[in-house]
Amino acid sequence: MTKNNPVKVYLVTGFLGAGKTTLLNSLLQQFSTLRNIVIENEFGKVNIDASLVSAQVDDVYELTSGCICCSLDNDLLEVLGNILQLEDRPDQLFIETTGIADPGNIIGMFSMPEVKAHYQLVSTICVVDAENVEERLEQVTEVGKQLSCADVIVLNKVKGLPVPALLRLQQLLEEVNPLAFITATEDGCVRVSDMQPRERIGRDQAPPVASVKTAHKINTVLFESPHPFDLNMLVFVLDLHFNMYSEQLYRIKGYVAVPNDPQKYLVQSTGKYLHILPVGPWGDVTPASTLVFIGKELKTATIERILKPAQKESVG
Ligand SMILES: Nc1nc2c(ncn2[C@@H]2O[C@H](COP(=O)(O)OP(=O)(O)OP(=O)(O)O)[C@@H](O)[C@H]2O)c(=O)[nH]1
Repeated sequence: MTKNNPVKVYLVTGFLGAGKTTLLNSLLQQFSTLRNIVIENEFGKVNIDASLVSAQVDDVYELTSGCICCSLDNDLLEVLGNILQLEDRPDQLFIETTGIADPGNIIGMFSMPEVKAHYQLVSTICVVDAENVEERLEQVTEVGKQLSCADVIVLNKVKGLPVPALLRLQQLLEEVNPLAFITATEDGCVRVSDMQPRERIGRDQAPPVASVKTAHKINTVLFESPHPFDLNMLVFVLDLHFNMYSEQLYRIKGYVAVPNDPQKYLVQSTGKYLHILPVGPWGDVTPASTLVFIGKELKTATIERILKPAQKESVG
């Protein structure tokens, strides 16, 4: 690839044994004409997964010193820097996290200007095991975070699952993350075209479920308002509350209007990093701010209270 093109990044998350490496191999086979690099993060000194990654990959970097969502700023940044020094830069980078990683920090890192200049995070894919996802969601906080942060959820190991059970699981996953595209599969066999994020916020799309509570305490709150936002204040209140309630608030995504500005601003947060970017004019649509919050036992009234200081009276 040319030195100027950003490297496309796919982040593969999911609980232990869900089928991350299996899915990765399926994707790598489909991308065999491109130059692909894999970063495998695994606990322990010996990285078993690295040896299981398909031969179709150009290089595998192994990170075994800990979970990159925790030691991230050092280890992962160093590897990302090393990749840029390669004579033949890759077209694509696949990162497989450990089964208990909280992907929010890793996703946020790709919005840092120095990283974003060279890497484009295309999609965050969360693989779940149909046999135990419900239990894991109940028992392991990180599974809820992995699902909440995903652009695509792959419900793996569905062979033999009765159709009603499959439909129920799909509905459960949709309730946990109404922003994600969900696909069911066996042996991680997915189509590359299904691994791209889809726009699911907006009036022409199916709206996210408003304040739905699953049996697993993770819920979605949909905030809609005709009023625009003061961006500085919005950054302040969201940063403050994400820091204060990091164990409860997993993800924010949506669009806001700004007074006297024809641009639509995309708001995204998956943990440590919040980013707000202009993404073009509203066009014919009347500006209206729409934000989706995913987390544990979120309350609509609390979200409204948090956002109130950042709201302006009317669209300028
Ligand atoms: N029956 C069945 N087994 C599968 C499927 N997908 C993966 N497996 C098996 O499940 C086990 C775990 O798969 P991996 O792809 O290694 O899962 P992983 O998420 O990378 O695992 P960790 O790296 O340990 O977290 C392996 O034995 C796979 O062969 C599937 O769809 N059906």
